[in-house]
Amino acid sequence: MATPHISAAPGDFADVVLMPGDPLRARYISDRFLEGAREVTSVRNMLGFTGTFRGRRVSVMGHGMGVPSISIYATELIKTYGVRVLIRVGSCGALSTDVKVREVIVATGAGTDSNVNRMRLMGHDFAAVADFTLARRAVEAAERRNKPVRAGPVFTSDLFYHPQEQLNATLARMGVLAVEMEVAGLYGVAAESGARALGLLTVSDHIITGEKLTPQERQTTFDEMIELALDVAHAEPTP
Ligand SMILES: O=P(O)(O)O[C@H]1O[C@H](CO)[C@@H](O)[C@H]1O
Ligand SMILES: O=c1cc[nH]c(=O)[nH]1
Repeated sequence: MATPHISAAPGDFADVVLMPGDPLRARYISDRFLEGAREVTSVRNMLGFTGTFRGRRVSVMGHGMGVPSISIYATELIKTYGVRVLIRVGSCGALSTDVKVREVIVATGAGTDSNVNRMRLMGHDFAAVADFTLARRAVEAAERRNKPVRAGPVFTSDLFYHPQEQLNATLARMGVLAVEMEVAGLYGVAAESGARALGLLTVSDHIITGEKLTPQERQTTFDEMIELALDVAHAEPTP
């Protein structure tokens, strides 16, 4: 029952999957945070693993870069492997001077220049929002850890190198916290498939100030976001 892009066997994936863009990050998360994990797919080197976290079965799989890539993997995970909860764990660029590098953002909603959600909704705008229970759980878990997160809207762009020079300033003025490349697509796939999704993002760089995390800071902050995502996964009732 493999799909064109995933070679796992039936039952290989847990009902909850953490998804970083980079498949090597998926391996890192599996090695560092999961117990008894094994690789379940490696088509195109888009690695996926399943193990347990504090006794709860959890999977982690890379999703690549951009809306088309995450849309393929999320759709196949949901429709073929019965995945019910997808948590993107990615990086983003901050748009406002209020938002600092190292912060973790709970993406409560995502605007986009991608057309995919309009394709799903007869040309109309779709409210690409996080699953409320997952988002609230993430905020509460962060508060319990005494590492508060920022919750709010992000912008999902098809272009990393964007030609519209006014776009970032306009987004910032409208309260959009950061730019990245997948969340709006993930929320659209989840909505059309009856699954639930959440985007957690570490601010890796600042679009306005040019500040960037050092590799060491990137690792530390990334680990904090993963621990948060695993708290959210762990609290999900098992099917
Ligand atoms: O770090 P990840 O999760 O890949 O996320 C961000 O990094 C990539 C661009 O460098 C895009 O995928 C963007 O969304
Ligand atoms: O998509 C992304 C990710 C990180 N930083 C950016 O500027 N864009």
